Amino acid sequence: MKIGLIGNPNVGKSLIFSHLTGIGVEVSNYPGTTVDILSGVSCINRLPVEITDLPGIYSLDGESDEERLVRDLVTSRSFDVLVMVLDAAHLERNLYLFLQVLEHQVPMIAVLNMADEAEEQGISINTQAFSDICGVPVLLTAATIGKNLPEIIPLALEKAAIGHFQVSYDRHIEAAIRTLGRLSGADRISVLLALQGIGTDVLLLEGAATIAKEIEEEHQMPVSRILAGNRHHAATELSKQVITRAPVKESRGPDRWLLRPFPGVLIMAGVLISLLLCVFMVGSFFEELIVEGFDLFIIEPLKAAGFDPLVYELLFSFFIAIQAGLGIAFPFVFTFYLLMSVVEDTGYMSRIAFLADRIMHRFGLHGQAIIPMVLGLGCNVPAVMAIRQIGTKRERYIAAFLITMVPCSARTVIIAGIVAVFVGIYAALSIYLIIFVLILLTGIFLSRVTTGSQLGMVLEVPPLRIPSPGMVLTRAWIHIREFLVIAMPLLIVSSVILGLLGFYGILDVIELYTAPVMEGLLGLPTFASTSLLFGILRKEMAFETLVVLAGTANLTEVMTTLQLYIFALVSTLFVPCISTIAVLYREQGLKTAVLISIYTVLLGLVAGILINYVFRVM
Ligand SMILES: Nc1nc2c(ncn2[C@@H]2O[C@H](COP(=O)(O)OP(=O)(O)OP(=O)(O)O)[C@@H](O)[C@H]2O)c(=O)[nH]1
Ligand SMILES: [Mg+2]
Repeated sequence: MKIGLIGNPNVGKSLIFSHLTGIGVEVSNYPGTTVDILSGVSCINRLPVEITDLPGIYSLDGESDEERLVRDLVTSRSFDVLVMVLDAAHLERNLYLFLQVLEHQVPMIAVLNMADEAEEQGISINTQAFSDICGVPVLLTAATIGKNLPEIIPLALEKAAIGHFQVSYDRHIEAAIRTLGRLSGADRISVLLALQGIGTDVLLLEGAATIAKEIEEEHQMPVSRILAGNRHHAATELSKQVITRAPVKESRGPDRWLLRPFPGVLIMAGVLISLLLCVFMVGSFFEELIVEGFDLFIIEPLKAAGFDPLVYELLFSFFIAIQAGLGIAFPFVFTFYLLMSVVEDTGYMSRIAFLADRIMHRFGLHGQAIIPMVLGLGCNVPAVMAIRQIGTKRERYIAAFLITMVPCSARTVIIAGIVAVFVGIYAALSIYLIIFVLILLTGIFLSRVTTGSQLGMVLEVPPLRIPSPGMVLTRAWIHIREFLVIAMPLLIVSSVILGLLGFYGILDVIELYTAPVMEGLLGLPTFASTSLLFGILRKEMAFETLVVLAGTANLTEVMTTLQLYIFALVSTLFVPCISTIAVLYREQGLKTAVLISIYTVLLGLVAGILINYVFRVM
């Protein structure tokens, strides 16, 4: 038995999915969180039911990758039952997709989620009338408080039905459906898709193309626009029959301030800077505590114990990796994700995207890349994956460049751990400023030199919500767990390898060859080149291995503050990490991945050399 969770973006599908399957997935308060398909099995009356969380889409006949993917799954009858999740607080907007799903004639139920928000906004929905009109069972839920969730699967298994409501299209379209249906035996939905050039039946497609051309000449607009208009009309009519709205108080609350350029941009800058300061301060407090404890109880006794040199090297590499990971990176990673998770859950992230969009436009940049870029602050990997949602190839290309420059949490660890701790908080903020300016310049440059079309953007701003502690912790935990189970073991292994390479003198060779650039141009100690290389594995490892190579967590013993600053700047800009390169390759192709890697290496080196030159000379 297979069930698919389908619906618009940001309606709560993933949250419902994790409730039903017990699988922790990313749930956040902005559209486009889910880009990959995830399935889980839940047992109902000892019967295994496979549930699939689909990416949110606005339409079933669009051309974005998500839309195509979901459409293919639906038309190929991959699911026995569709559970369509709708946002009860914005039902009319969601009915468009609902009517399309109905047309596919798959057994389904409608889950009207966010009942709590609808109620708060004085919206009440007559579920009985809704169900009677459409012919499918309707259930009202509120996923955040668990309301009615246990009823979803039983309802889907026992009562799912093929709806009987039909959008009545323009008479030319209805005539085409009849004619083509008669000639080819195709059903209503196949004809509708064929009229838009979608499908596999060549004969039907040919016939449909001829008729579509006539219709388009008659109406002076593409068939898809005619269909969309008819569906919107039907959605509005349907919503009038099932929704009653209590008179609302006209006040959009804090959004009056948050979404205006003034004072919105100031508030945004304030929020982002306080976020960073908080990460710097809380992180370095714990960092100091853990690092000192480690030095006192493990590193010092180890140095004093008098082991055989090779054994000592191995033990030392092992423990210093743990110190670097748990002591240095972890406090920052933890604080960062916790705070970020709070900001996300309130819905403020989307407001940042909205504002940034307006600023970007002024610079001739396009705003569609904004959501992925904001996501990139956490990790570039999902951000690059989210590029898929962007409309045109040109925009995707530009976004790929810009996203890989966005300082992710790992780079924040480097900036916080090296610059904020040893150089100063303002110096740390200045690195963000430099990166920000470089991103803007790169964006302006790319938007001038790349050709191709630019799409308009519809940015949905979800409602502000009080973050729920459970959700914030779960999401932060998903990222932190990833750090502990993937990054830590990697760090320990790399550290031991480094120790051995150092012990047998191999590092000296690498450092010998990179010395002219490292020492000569960047003014850095030669061992920094090894750290930069390890930083490609995971960004924060640049910092952690620096500690390993320096042999102490107190980096000022071996480097000057200028060197630390340059190192942090170069390693943040220098090449995306290997995982980001891998998804860039998967999503954008080899050429773009290579180009971005080379570009960022050059950018990092040039920026570092400039800073070195300017400060040495002055
Ligand atoms: N108030 C309220 N918020 C909800 C409810 N269900 C989900 N949310 C919130 O809505 C936001 C979106 O939830 P997701 O589960 O990520 O939505 P999705 O449909 O998977 O979104 P995409 O992956 O972008 O398609 C999150 O902030 C949830 O906490 C609900 O019933 N009531
Ligand atoms: Mg989702």
